[in-house]
Amino acid sequence: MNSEVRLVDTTLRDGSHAMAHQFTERQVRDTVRALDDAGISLIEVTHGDGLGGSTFNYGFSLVDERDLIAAAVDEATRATIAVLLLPGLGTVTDLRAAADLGAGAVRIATHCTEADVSIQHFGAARDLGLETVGFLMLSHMSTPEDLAKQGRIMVDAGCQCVYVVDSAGALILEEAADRVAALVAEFGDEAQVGYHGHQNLSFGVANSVLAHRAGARQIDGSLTALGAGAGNSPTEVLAATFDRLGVKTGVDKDVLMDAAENVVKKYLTRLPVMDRSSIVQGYAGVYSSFLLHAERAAERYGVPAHEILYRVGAERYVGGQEDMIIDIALRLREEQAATR
Ligand SMILES: C[C@H](O)CC(=O)C(=O)O
Ligand SMILES: [Mn+2]
Repeated sequence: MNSEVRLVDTTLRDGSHAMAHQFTERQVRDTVRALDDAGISLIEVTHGDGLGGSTFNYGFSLVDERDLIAAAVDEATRATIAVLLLPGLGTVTDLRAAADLGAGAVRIATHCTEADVSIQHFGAARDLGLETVGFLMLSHMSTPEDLAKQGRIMVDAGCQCVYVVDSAGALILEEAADRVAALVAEFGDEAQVGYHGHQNLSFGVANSVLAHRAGARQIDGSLTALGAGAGNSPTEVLAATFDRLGVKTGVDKDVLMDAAENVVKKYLTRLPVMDRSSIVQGYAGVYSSFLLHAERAAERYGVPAHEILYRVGAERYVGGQEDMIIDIALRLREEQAATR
């Protein structure tokens, strides 16, 4: 087992879902400064759904993400600023703009069976000299073997680290470790493997430890768990846990705990929790960022959010199908009316 791991922070990207994409420049600056002081080497800053995500379907940002990326680059003294890109939503033009603003890394995310849509973007990213990371989202929907084949497509396209992304917080212990191990076996020394967890069933940190033991070299977290659904593995807990296990992270856990308490907790509008809706997301395998969409539809059409999410899981919806959550809410309302 490797005695080191790189902790990557996504408070200012996955946390954007929990903040309904309303981050201010001040909040971004304060958070980047704190993470940078703690020694986090890669900080992700983008709309929750990546470059170009500020739309009617996904939710409009309060501040243009390019201004937030520029502010983050300006504030960081040691850390590299990463952006997220979902091919089809974000474009190569958006990527060039982010690189011009000083972003040094891109994390390119696809559904776990669709890595081929990322090939062009990895090529462009390498041409721009960016560090490259691939995200295989909703990894629970694929077997370890199939996931490894998809990861291979990303690596051959120029990806330097492929993540098992547990977008639904659905993976439990060896389900996460087996997926990481399959990617590690496929890549050997050609590329690293990473793990991105969500807390819907509370396994984010435990899965991260097992992912590291299975060979993952990069692990994601968010301060105070700020992220979609019940949030991400808390960065400050990951730092303390790996420290206790004798695994070097190069970060200062106490500075991170201070950042969680005195920076993020001071501005967050919603502390992610394992409530009925987010537990259903983990149980039924639902994309974590659907939570606020389901809650809004529930409010508007008078049906329970967790019932919507159970249906979304049964229909196996994937990222990009946010508008179809409304169809489900309407159907549930009709069914309710028919039984009255
Ligand atoms: C766009 C998604 O929020 C990416 C991610 O963090 C996940 O799938 O989980
Ligand atoms: Mn996520």
